[in-house]
Amino acid sequence: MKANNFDTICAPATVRGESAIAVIRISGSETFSIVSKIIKINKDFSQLEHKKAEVAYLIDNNQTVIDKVLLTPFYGPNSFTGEDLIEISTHGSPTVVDKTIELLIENGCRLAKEGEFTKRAFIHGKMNLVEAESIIDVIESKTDKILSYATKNLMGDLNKKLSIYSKNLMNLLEKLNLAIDFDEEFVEETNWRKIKQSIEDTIKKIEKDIQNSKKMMKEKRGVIVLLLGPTNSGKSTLMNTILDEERAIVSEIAGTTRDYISEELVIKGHHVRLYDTAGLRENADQLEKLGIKKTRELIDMADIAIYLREYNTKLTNKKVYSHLKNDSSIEFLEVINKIDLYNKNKIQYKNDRIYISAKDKINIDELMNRLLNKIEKLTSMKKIDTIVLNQRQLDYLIRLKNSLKETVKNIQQTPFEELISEQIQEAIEILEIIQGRKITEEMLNNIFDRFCIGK
Ligand SMILES: Nc1nc2c(c(=O)[nH]1)N(C=O)[C@@H](CNc1ccc(C(=O)N[C@@H](CCC(=O)O)C(=O)O)cc1)CN2
Ligand SMILES: Nc1nc2c(ncn2[C@@H]2O[C@H](COP(=O)(O)OP(=O)(O)OP(=O)(O)O)[C@@H](O)[C@H]2O)c(=O)[nH]1
Ligand SMILES: [Mg+2]
Repeated sequence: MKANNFDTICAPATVRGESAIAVIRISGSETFSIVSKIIKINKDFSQLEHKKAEVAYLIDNNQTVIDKVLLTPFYGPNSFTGEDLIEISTHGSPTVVDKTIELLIENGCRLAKEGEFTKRAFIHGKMNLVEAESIIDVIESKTDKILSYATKNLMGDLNKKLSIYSKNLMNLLEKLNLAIDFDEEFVEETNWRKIKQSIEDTIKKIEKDIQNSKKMMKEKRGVIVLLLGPTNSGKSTLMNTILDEERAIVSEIAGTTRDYISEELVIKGHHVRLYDTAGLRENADQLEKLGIKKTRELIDMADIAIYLREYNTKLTNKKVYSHLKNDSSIEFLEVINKIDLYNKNKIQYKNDRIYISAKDKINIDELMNRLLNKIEKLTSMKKIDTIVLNQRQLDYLIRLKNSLKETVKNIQQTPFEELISEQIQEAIEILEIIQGRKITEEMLNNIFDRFCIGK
């Protein structure tokens, strides 16, 4: 690691805007000397107590007071980053915060990069990588459920789980290496059946982890729900009804929605991204065609499709309709709209369809219940478990599963101690990458780039 990677850094820790207070953090070896230049305090600056907040005055280069602040010193290694660190709580004024950052930089600080405080905490051994990554998940959690899983990981549960997998594999490795190192006379013959069984047990657990993780990643990103169907069927009206606000433009002109719009909402504790799309029709103009092309792209990433059409109309765009109905990766809801225009008793109801009026808000509760059932089907887990919550960890978990499956195959076909030992070693290394014990600078940067500045 180059020395300049440990410059003294500063950044606002709170969001920009008028508020009661704002917190600025400074971390690195020069923290105390830099902060002493912009602070007036009734005490000996070098004698400040660890973690004891003190009232102080922020001053500029002309000794003019900028703000009355609270200052909390942390002496390394007993700080969040493991370095000397000071937190300055100013009044929540963007002007004061900007001025303070400016002064800190003039006196030798550098503005922190994304996630740099947490990255330093990791590098200095204050937390492991899985814990560091879970901090992003805590910050970004949109629902209670995601927050509870993220917090579990922050508290170290995921790391414990991964360590158990690691330990099991290491036990096997030890046995195999004994057989390799000593003559057959001294050690028992390798019990391949037992080794295979043990790996298969681990694979089963990892497969469950992957399945659960995929569900929760859906929830984290927001379950993608599309409103699809022919032009003028009332998709934008339904979008507004669900959101309970006039978000999308509605008109009697077919082809009103050109580009899709999306909104995030929480439905009974589930994070959902709802998309209103350009209506599908054949004789669309140039601009509308672009919108329809985008609609098709959305279909590729959709979790749930609500196909909306008017009652008493023929099914158009049959291709899209049957694709949605038959694609097993998309949950499908067929909804018939504008029933307010018809006599209730004369409507011929079909079981697999939901009959609504988006405009007069008829049967919207039923639609929402059916939607909720679909969402729960996609995201529910049998029991509360510890799960991987980000794509990087999930990718490696899938690699781990594949690698172990390969090992099982080899045990069946070519059970040689050397070969199997090497493969188990490989699996252990994958776990080490997940846990950040074996990781390159570039991988680290990719991880911490996802943080915000000041975290
Ligand atoms: N004001 C403030 N609030 C915060 C944070 C922070 O950095 N500052 N945190 C930031 O994410 C979270 C809390 N996590 C923290 C974790 C460790 C330490 C810390 O200073 N640990 C030292 C000191 C221990 C001691 O002396 O008692 C250590 O572990 O050595 C601080 C906050 C959320 N709230
Ligand atoms: N009577 C009645 N009219 C409705 C209902 N829902 C929508 N409409 C009307 O149907 C017309 C089209 O509605 P939109 O919501 O713009 O339809 P859309 O599916 O978004 O249309 P495009 O964006 O062009 O694809 C408007 O005049 C709406 O007021 C309904 O439940 N009943
Ligand atoms: Mg529309």
